Amino acid sequence: MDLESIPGVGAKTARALDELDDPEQALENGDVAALARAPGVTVGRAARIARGAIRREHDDPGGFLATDRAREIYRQVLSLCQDRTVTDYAAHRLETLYPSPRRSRIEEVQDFSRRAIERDPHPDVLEAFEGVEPLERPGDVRVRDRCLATTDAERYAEAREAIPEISVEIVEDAQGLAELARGYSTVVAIDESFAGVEVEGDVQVRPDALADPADVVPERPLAFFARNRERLRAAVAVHRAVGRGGDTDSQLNATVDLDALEHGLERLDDDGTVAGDPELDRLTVAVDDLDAVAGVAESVANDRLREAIEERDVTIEGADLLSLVERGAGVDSLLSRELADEFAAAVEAARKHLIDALDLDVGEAELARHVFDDEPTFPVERDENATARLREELTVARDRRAAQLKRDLAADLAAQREGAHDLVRSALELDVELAVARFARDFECTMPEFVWDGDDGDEETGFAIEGGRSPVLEEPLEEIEPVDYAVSGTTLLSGVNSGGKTSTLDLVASVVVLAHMGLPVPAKEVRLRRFDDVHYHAKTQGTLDAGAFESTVREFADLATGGEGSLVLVDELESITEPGASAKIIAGILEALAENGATAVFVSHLAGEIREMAAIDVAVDGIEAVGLVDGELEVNRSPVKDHLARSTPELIVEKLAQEGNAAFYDRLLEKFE
Ligand SMILES: Nc1ncnc2c1ncn2[C@@H]1O[C@H](COP(=O)(O)OP(=O)(O)OP(=O)(O)O)[C@@H](O)[C@H]1O
Repeated sequence: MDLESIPGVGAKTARALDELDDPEQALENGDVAALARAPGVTVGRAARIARGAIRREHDDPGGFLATDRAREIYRQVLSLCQDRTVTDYAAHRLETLYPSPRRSRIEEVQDFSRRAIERDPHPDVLEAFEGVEPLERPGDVRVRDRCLATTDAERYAEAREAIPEISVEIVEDAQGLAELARGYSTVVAIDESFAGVEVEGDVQVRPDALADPADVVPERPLAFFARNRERLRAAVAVHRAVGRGGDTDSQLNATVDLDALEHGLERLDDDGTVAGDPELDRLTVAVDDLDAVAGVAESVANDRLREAIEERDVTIEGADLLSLVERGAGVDSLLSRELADEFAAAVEAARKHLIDALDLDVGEAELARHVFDDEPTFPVERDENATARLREELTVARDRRAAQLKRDLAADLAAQREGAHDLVRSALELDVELAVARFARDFECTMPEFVWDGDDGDEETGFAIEGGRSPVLEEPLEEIEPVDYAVSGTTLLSGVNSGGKTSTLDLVASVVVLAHMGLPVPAKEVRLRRFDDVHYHAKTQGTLDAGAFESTVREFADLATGGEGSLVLVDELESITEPGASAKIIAGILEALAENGATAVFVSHLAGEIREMAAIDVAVDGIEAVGLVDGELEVNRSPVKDHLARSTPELIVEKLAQEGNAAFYDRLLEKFE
């Protein structure tokens, strides 16, 4: 794949992405976490790259969110979904969802959403997500107790390439192998020519070794599982929690044997060694403790002997003493003569202590016996050569056992390796789905119905929302009154102060943006056309200076030329300049947009004036105060079609008229008509 053909990916980023194991796969899966592992690529950038790849696939021109406020609404609704993820992965993955004008993209995400909202976000499953993270590559493995041996320079290069974890040595002949065997616990000879050669030590002739590196270095696959042990366990927990939910639709189809994987992981230590094998533990402890235990065994013998000597009166005839002294014999020979039994018992006790404390088997015990010599000496001391032999025997047995266990475990886990990737990926994807499911539940969403270009009624459809509740309002859901609002073509939206005009625009923008992301929308029912872009202009605070006014008007000039397929939402544009001028400008913009076939809602307090200025028949909807209750406005939040809402001042004057001085207030009221 030509990575540079992705919008926003230049030569430098393409090179960085090329360093990934499988950049195509990462892009295809929208795997932001994997893309962010490319050198110098941040998570935010990775999300943009993934979106770029999607855009390319769907031939999407981009630019759907045409204004700052539209982008703000997108970030807000996206955050509401992201707040409902447990893993960072899922939060980043959601960044690849963006509003697109392309039907193919919308329908693709809609398929995902329909599946997602059927899922049950069970608390057990959510809890199990803690600790699930994308799998990581283990660091470099280096194994020092084994080497490969060959006589051939070409094989040497091949071996270094195939199994970089261990040394490769060049030897001349079998003699060379024997020398290597003294330095390494295992030597693997990879030349055919060594077949049948008998060499002392653990020398294996395996011409096929390079074809199966994991058998020579089981540390390699084990390092992968050890590095990812906790992540895999967490992913297993997610799958089990989903399984317990009993919701068969929610079963995750990962091709992995959970029991086998879990059992394998239990046997693995963080450092890639095999845990929980009593024999390996015994040998490891024996090697580690040999010196200390031999020291204690010496003391055992010497204490006994000292006691025996102290208790004994040794009688020796003068002639014997003389003969001993003349021979230069020491006290040792006295010991052997006078305390032979006690000495034998003391040495036996030392041997027993050594064998028992190190828990040696029969063969090892035989070697251990030589650590304490039968020849009487005092104090009793271990024989260093015999101790070294015992240590070597134990070390070889330990390493062999460890290697065998690693090979067995690596073979057991090998079958789970591919599945392990699936397992984690499907757990992480489930977090993405459940976030969407929870968003849909929390905001009582529904899937919107698109009227596609060419469908019946596409000409006259803008958007029609029933029972919509703006997800960006601060109030808790139950305090938000559902709003019905449908617009096709251009319209003005009038209404009392604080009646909910801005919130209505926010609702329309949120629904349209979510729908074009392919996500469920916060309403009872929504029907809408496919839009090319959303231009949402928020209310400007205060009057704009001449420069800002000029640039705003210029934006509308752009809109007026390219508005077909656009949704234009504008909040109190009149605040940018004096009311008289505003009404004229808004009227002109509305005329142009209507000509272009755009869908537009302009919130304005000058609806009446604008309508008068406009050369066309401009529709006016109104958010109406139903009346004043205890001095407070009671509002019908759903705009009434073709209705210029009375203003708040008018309502207040009406209220005052009922209280007295009717003549004056009626005069004022007449002005409102
Ligand atoms: N559908 C609704 N349900 C409950 N409360 C709402 C709803 N819509 C708006 N409100 C409440 O009314 C307040 C004012 O709404 P909003 O700012 O949208 O009114 P507005 O008509 O644009 O006001 P203004 O004319 O002053 O610009 C909101 O902050 C919110 O508390």
